[in-house]
This record gives sequence, structure tokens and C-alpha cells, in this order.
Amino acid sequence: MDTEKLWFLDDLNPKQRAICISDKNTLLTACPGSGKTRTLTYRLAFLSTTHSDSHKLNIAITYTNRASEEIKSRLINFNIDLKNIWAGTIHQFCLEFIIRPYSMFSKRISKGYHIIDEFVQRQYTNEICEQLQIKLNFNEDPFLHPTVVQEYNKRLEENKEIDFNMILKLSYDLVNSNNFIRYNLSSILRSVHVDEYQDTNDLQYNILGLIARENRAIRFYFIGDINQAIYGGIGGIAKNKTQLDELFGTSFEIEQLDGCYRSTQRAIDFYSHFQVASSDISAESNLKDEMGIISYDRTIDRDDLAKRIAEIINEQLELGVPEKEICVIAPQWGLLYPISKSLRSLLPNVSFDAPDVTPIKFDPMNVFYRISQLKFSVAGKNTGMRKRVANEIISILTDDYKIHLSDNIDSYFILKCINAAKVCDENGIETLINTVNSLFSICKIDLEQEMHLKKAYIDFFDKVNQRITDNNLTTDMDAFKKCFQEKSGVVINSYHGVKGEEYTTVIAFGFLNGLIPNWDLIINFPEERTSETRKLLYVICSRAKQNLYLFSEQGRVTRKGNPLNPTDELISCCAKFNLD
Ligand SMILES: Nc1ncnc2c1ncn2[C@@H]1O[C@H](COP(=O)(O)OP(=O)(O)OP(=O)(O)O)[C@@H](O)[C@H]1O
Repeated sequence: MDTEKLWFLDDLNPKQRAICISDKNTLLTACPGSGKTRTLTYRLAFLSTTHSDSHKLNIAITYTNRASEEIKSRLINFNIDLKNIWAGTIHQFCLEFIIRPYSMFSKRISKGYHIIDEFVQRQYTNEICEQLQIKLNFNEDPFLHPTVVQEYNKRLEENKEIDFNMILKLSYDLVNSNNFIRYNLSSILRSVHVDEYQDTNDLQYNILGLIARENRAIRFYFIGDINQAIYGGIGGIAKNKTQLDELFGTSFEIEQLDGCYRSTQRAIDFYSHFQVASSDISAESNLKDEMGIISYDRTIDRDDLAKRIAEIINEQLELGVPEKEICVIAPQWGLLYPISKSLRSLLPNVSFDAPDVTPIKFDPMNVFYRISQLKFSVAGKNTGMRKRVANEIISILTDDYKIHLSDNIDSYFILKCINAAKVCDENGIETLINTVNSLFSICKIDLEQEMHLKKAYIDFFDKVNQRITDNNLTTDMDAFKKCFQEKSGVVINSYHGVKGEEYTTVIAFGFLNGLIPNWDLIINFPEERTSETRKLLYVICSRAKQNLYLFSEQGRVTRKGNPLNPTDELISCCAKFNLD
């Protein structure tokens, strides 16, 4: 192999490099900022380059779409050919490699299916609870009632629908009960990498285990950090070597990385207080000896919070910190939307990569979301992405809804139809309805004959209208375009959304009992409260390279009007640290 093509390996330290090029099944655990994602990304680049003639795929399974997009964009920057690389979430993997190609072998979905989102799910459970006269308490999970589960499943089956969780269950059943699916699938894979493996649930491990046992040549990499396991409540488990060996029928090498290339030693010393499995972390970056700012304010009133955060952002910008190196985070979107609105008006000259309440919610597995994405984003820009989305529309229609499309319908055809559909001046909903009708008419899809597609159409527009009413939104074209605009600037995101990311300055608020830890943890799992809360605090605080501003704002109350108090676990840690 021409070593010049592997120039990127020089960016790794010797340990990272050895792991990157190793041909062994590996369980890699290491602290935040130690270069796990960097090593994974470079390994994909390495495999793609050294096996450039092979069509076997190197898979990266990430926890979020944002993480897989980041990996792909880093590889594109390296000029790496992505033809034998696939990166996405486990649900996307199951859909693309198991459900779509093999749905005809599952009685439940062989005649077509549609994936519902949590809006439709909630609508169903509400209706079912009402019908069964079940009154739910605050925070009660309707699926804890067997009769609700039974009715819900019946309804989904009648409507040829599946929900997000069923994607994994159906995939497992297909792979488990059909030798040839295991054989076909395992013969197209070279390697599978699972990032943030501590958040993987049993079903996901089992699907991968079945594939591994079918073809011992596939290499598996599990990469993560048990201190960052924040999805235990929804089944995430960090399996150990013995468990993995047994499930995958092979032997995993345990590897570790040392040192943190992200944060100052001071920031590391602060967040290390939250470790559940303690280990010493030493700072390796150029910033390692900087003091930065580490502060905790629990006296500020919620009404003054936006103003204070705006001041911090201004100070940071004046010090030369770029906008995209500043991040504002909170536990819930409900807290982030108002702050984001206030910050935009307090800092009109600053750009924000922030959530907007828009008429269309992110739902990439929905065909109408995908059509909207093409209609309301700029044609002629980002053509690779537009082509992928057009292909996705074809796949959903043909593979999921089992609609026959004529052979001449390809991504180019779809793009042309959508681009040409009439724009109704200043009305996003009408524009979208026109676009869908014109696309379906050109593709000879009769909604009246396709009752499941028609139901999804009605659900989609119901949801759009509901969001417009609930949030007092306008229906003009700009409101719809906003849903798909690429954003850059100061990042505003949820605590879970920034997992794996890093910023010079992290401003985090909402550290209140009831939010962090949330009521579910406090009420239903009191014995796990401390460790789960510490892990969340660990993830949040380890995003900061240098500065960390934490707030437990006063003035937030429960539904009954009782005040929310500062997170106990944060208070006890701060008491041991010399804060600014
Ligand atoms: N060998 C290295 N030399 C210089 N910088 C490095 C090196 N390894 C990693 N980094 C940098 O350190 C930062 C953290 O790396 P990365 O995001 O891969 O860590 P991580 O272990 O995945 O962290 P987390 O657990 O928080 O997701 C990144 O900016 C990365 O580019």
C-alpha cells in the first residue's frame, strides 16, 4: 500500500494508531476527549483506503444522526471515498440492511408498513386510554398497562404501521429466523464499529451478535466510556469482554486510550468528581495549563438568565472565541426554545445554531418530511444530499408502502418533479400540498387507492397544523424554509444532543431536581438516582475545553407550584472544588 495515501495516520498518537490499524475484534474504552471518535474516523479512512477495490462495507453505528453526519463530513474533508463506508444510527442500519430488503419474509410487514413517530404514538395511546377509561398519573407510562399495549399493537397492525422500537425487534426476528438473511448480510460487511457502545441495548447487541457468528471474518469494534452511560434507563448496557466474547463467539481485545486532548487539567479535575468508575485523566492539549472559568450560580432568577447568558456570550466573543465554539445547553427543549428566542433578540448580530419551533419536525423516515426537505431547501445546492433524499423517497414508497413505480422514476426524476411543483406565494402548506399532489400524479400514485399512504399524509398534515396552532407560527414560505436551513453560530442544544461534541465554552442551565435528575429517576428509581445523575453531569461538563458556566436558576416551579431546587449531586461536587 502506498503509505502516502495513509498520511492521516500521522495525526494519531502511537496507541491510537495501533488501534486504528489493528485487525482484531476490539473493545475500546477511554475517557472523554481521548480521541475515541478520532480513532474510529481514521480507522474508517484506513479501511476504505487499504481496501479501496473491495465493495465490502465498513459500518459505523452512531447514537445520533448528527454524529454520523460529522464522521462522514470529516472523511469527505480527507478526500476519502465513501463508497465502502456506511455511517448512521442502529435504526437506520436495520431499516436499510434488514427491514427494507427482507420485509417480504416477515408476516407482519410483508404487505407494506409505515413508521409512525411519537406524535402519532401519543395520539394512539391517548385515544386508547380514553377508550379503556384508564386515567394516567403524571409521568405514568401508558405502556405499563398490558391492555393498552394489546390495543396499541392491534391498531398498528390494522394500519400496517410500526413504531421506532419495532424496527429493532422485527430486524432481530428476521435475522434470527432466516439463515440466508444472516448469510447475505454478513457477506457484504468487512467491519462494524459501534460508537458510544455503552448506550447499546440488548436487542442491538443480539442483532450484531447473530451477524458476527455467521461470518467470523467481520471485525467488530465497540468504542465508548462507561462513565458516560446515560441511557441505562432505556436499556443501554456497557457489556464487558466476557459478555461480548460469548455473544459474538469470538475473543475481543481490550484496549484503552490515555490522556484527554480536549480540556484543561482544571476542567478535567472538576468533572472527574462525577466519575462512577474512577480513573485519573491527564490533560494533553495545548490548553492543558489554562485556568479558564469554572463557575456555578444558583442564585440567579430565571427571568435574568437570558440576559446573563447573553453577557457571557459577548465576553467570550470579545475574547476571540468563535461563535461555534460556544454552546448553551439545558435538559429540555421546552427550556431551550424561550432562551433561544431571548438570546436572538438580545444579540441580534450573533448567529445561532439553535432550534427553531418550525411547522415541520425532524422525521427522516417519513416520506412527506423527505418531500418537504427537497421542496423547502435550496435546489442546486448540496446536490449529493438532495440525490440521497430523492432515493430515500423512492425506497420508502417502494420498499415500505410496496407501491410499484415505473422504471423511469429515479432520483433525477423525483428532483425534477419536486423542483417544478408550483410554489403558492407565501403559503408553505399549500406549496407542500401542491408538491405532493403533483409528484404523486406524475408518479401515477393514487392516494385514494393507497389508504396507508393516505393515512400517513393526513397524519403528517395534522401534525404540521397542530404545531402551527400550538406555537402560534405563520404559514409563510420562510417559516417552512427555516426547517431545513443549515445553521451555524453559537450552538443551543439539549444535554443529550451534545454528546460526543466539544466547545471552548459551555454554558449549561436547568440543574434542578426534577429536571436533572428527572422526576422519573427521583420517583421510580431512587437507588439509581445518584449514579445516573453523576453520569449526566460528567457528560455535560466534559464537553468544555476551557470554560464552564453552570446555573441552577431560581423561580422554576412544579405543576403544583412548588419550587424546583438545585441538583443535590452538583451542589455536593461544587462544595469540593475551588470555583471562580
Ligand atoms: N492524537 C491527537 N492529537 C491531537 N489532537 C487529538 C488527538 N486525539 C484526539 N485529539 C483531539 O481531541 C479532541 C477529542 O477527541 P474525540 O472527540 O475523538 O474524543 P472522544 O474520546 O471521542 O471524546 P468523547 O468521549 O467526549 O466523545 C478532538 O478535538 C480531537 O481532534
